[in-house]
Amino acid sequence: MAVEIKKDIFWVGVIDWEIRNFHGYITPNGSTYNSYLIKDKENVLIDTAKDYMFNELINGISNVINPKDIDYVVVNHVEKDHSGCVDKIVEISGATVITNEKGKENLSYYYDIKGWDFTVVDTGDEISIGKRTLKFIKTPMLHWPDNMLTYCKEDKILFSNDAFGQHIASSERFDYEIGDEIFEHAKEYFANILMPYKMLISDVINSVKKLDIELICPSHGIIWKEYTNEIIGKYFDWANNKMENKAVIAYDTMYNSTKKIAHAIAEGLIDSGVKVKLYRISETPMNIIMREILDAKYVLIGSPTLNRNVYPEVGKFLSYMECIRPIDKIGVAFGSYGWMECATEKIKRVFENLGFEIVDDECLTVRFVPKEENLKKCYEFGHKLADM
Ligand SMILES: Cc1cc2nc3c(=O)[nH]c(=O)nc-3n(C[C@H](O)[C@H](O)[C@H](O)COP(=O)(O)O)c2cc1C
Repeated sequence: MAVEIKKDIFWVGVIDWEIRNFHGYITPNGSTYNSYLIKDKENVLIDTAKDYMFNELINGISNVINPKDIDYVVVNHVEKDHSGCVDKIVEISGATVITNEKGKENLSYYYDIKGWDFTVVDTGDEISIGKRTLKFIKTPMLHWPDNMLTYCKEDKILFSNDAFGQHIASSERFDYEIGDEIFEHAKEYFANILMPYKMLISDVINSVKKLDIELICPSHGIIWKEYTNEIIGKYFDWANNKMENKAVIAYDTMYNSTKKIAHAIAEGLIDSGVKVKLYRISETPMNIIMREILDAKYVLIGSPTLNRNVYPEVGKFLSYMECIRPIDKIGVAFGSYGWMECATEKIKRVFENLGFEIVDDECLTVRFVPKEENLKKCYEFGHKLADM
């Protein structure tokens, strides 16, 4: 498929309708690997796709030019969802690979790059491709050391690779065709892919704000056209930890005692005006919970004690949250136990590692099944928490 997004500039990406797990990120809506083709004196392909979608990529390119006529292939990021077809493109066309120093180094771990032509670029470098000029901005560790952005000056297009992406497979190519719902997908993507590196994002956003932008073309999901300012603003807010008066309660349970505590605290918070999102961890993709944690003030994690530890699904979630590294949250650990409570200590250790402010209370650990009086105290704790 090829879609002309501006005169002589085409989306030639592929739609992966069926992918459901993207390195642990559950993708019920699938995803796309966006590749863009600029037809000019020199034909430039920007990013490719996963290797198993090579035929679809070649079909898209062939709708515009003969793939042999690609002069440059830009590798904005070496991860295989974008570089998976670079070797075959180089083989067919002999194209010169444009990437940065880290990109070249990392490509050498994936491919035998002997004989490949490279143009290695740094931030601020420009390459003329005929009527157009491409400018490059390195964005190291967003989210790999080799990430960069490519900006087409004349057409005011930012090819942003993973930045501003969303995991959604759709027949639509532009933001306005999907509507506001697209921001939730972008938020989930930010929370799970970029949050660990968010301290680096404000500088990038400031560089992006200096560019005159008509289109932001990410490597996953739809193209930003009508909502470019909004999504840049949201990235700025997310990177700067702008929070809502919101609590995320994520728990698991064997016999529903921890569930009762979770629901009692939730009611106390709700009655005090706090927005609550409550999830049973084993029933919810971790990426959804992280999406909500991104802009939440409170994070409450509940687990029964099982063999002197947390419930396994809770352990898995804690490990995930620890590496995604949300910051500046108020953390609450709770759970039911039988004879020696251990789960909440484990949860609090993770909160400590993340620098959360921990709020503790006797009511948060209940021996076996909570009684009415226990649940009343948990409800009141929700009120107290909301006043903090
Ligand atoms: C396999 C198993 C192991 C357990 N290990 C512990 C333990 O090490 N320490 C403890 O205090 N309680 C332990 N318990 C008791 C549970 O923590 C207790 O039943 C609790 O109320 C379960 O909460 P839930 O209803 O939210 O699952 C264990 C229970 C089971 C079934």
